[in-house]
Amino acid sequence: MLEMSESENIHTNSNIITQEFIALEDFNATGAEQLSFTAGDTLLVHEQVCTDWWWAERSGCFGYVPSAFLHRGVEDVEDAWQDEEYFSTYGTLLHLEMLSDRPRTETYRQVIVSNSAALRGKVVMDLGCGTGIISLFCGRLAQPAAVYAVEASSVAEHTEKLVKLNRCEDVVTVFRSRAEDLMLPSKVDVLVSEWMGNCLLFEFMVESVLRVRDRWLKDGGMMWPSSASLSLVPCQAHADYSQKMEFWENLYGLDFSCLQPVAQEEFFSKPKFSHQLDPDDCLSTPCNVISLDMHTLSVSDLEKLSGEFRFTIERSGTLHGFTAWFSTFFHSLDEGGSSLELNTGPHAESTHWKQTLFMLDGPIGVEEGDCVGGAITLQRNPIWRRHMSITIEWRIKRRNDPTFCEEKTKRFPMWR
Ligand SMILES: N=C(N)NC/C=C/[C@H]1O[C@@H](n2cnc3c(N)ncnc32)[C@H](O)[C@@H]1O
Repeated sequence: MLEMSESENIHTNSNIITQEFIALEDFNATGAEQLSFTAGDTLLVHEQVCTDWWWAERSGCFGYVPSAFLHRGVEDVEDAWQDEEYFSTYGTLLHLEMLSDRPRTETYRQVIVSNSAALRGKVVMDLGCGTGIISLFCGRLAQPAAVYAVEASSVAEHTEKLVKLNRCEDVVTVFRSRAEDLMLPSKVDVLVSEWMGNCLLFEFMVESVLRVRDRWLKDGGMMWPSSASLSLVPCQAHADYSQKMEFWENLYGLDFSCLQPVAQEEFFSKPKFSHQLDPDDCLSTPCNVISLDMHTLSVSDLEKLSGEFRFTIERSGTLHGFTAWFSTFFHSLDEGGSSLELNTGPHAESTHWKQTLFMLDGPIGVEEGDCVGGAITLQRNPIWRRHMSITIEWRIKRRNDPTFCEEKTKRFPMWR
C-alpha cells in the first residue's frame, strides 16, 4: 500500500498522462487515498504513479486505483463488437441448428398464426431474419402489408432465393444490412426477432433490437418477444462433478488429485452452456430472477441486471451449483388475447439452448428445509460488448442448525 508521503516523491519521476480508462470490474477502496469504482465506469488517469497504482479521477473525486482493473477505452479495442467474426458465424448453416429447433421455430410460427387476422395490412420487421423463416411465416400465414427481412450476414443471399421460392416476393423485402444502419420507407407496426443467446443475453444482439425499436417501431407498436425472464434453480450435477473432478482421484489406480485445482479452473470457472438439467436434479422450485419488458427496456439497463432469490430446499441432496434458463413471451395483437410462451427450461421440450450450469467450487450437502438465499448479477463486459460476467452470491442456512450460515460468491465470465 502506498503511503501518501512516499507516493508524493514518486510523483516527480512518474510519467504524467491524462487518459480515459474503463473499469473492467468493481473496486472498493480500502484506504482514504484510494478511489472506488464500479465495472463500466470511465476513469481519467492523470499519473501512472507506478506499475500497480495509478492516480485517477472519477466525477471530481481523486485517488489511487489498481491498474489491473482498468482497460483503455473501447475505441482502443480494435473490434469491441467482433462483428466481423460474429456475422461470419451466421453466414454458414448455423441456421440449420436453429431451424431444427422445433419448439423455438414452432413458437414463432404459432405467434404468426394466432395473430394472422390482426397482422392484416400491418408492416412487420424481422430483425436478424437469418434464412427468413419468420418472414416467410408472415408472408404465407398472414396478410401483412409488408415484411422487412433484415439480415447483416451473407446468409441474406439465400434468404432472397427462399423468399422467391416460397412466392413471398410481393410482401417480403430482404435488406442485407446491419439493422442499425437501415433506411426504411416507413416505421413498422411489429418488430419480431429471435435474439436470445445463452443466459438470455449473451451476444447482446438485444442491444440491436432495442436500438431498432427506438428508431423504427411505431408508438404503440408490438415487440415479439414482448417480455423475457431468466430463471434459476439450485441443482445437483453428480455426472459433471464426477467426470470433471472425482475422475482425478483414482486414475487407473493412480492418484492424480493434485490436478483437481487445474480441473476446477478449466471446467468450473465458466458457465457450462447446453447443459441438459434433469428435473430430478432440481433441489427446489425454480424462480424468476430477472424480468425484461421489451417495450420499455433501455440499452443502458443492459449494462447491469440483477435479481434476488430465496430457495427452500425441497429434497435432501448435494448442491453442486445453479442452473439458469430463459423464457420469452409473445403478447397478442388482439386486446385481451392470450400470450404465447417459449420456455427453454428443464420442464419444457428441449431447445438448442438447453440450460446453463454454474458449478460452485465444491459440493455442499443440503437437507430438506434448508434455505439458499442470494443474488445473481449479469454485468456486461465494458470492453467486449457481446460478453458479460455472471456473479452469483449465495448463503446457506440450515433448518436443523440455526448457528450454521455459509456465504459465498463466484463470478463466471461468459466468456471474457
Ligand atoms: N442468438 C440467437 N438466438 N440469435 C442470433 C441471431 C442472429 C442472426 O441475426 C443476425 N443479426 C444479428 N445482429 C444483427 C443486426 N444488428 N443487424 C442485422 N442482422 C443481425 C445474424 O447475422 C444472424 O443471422
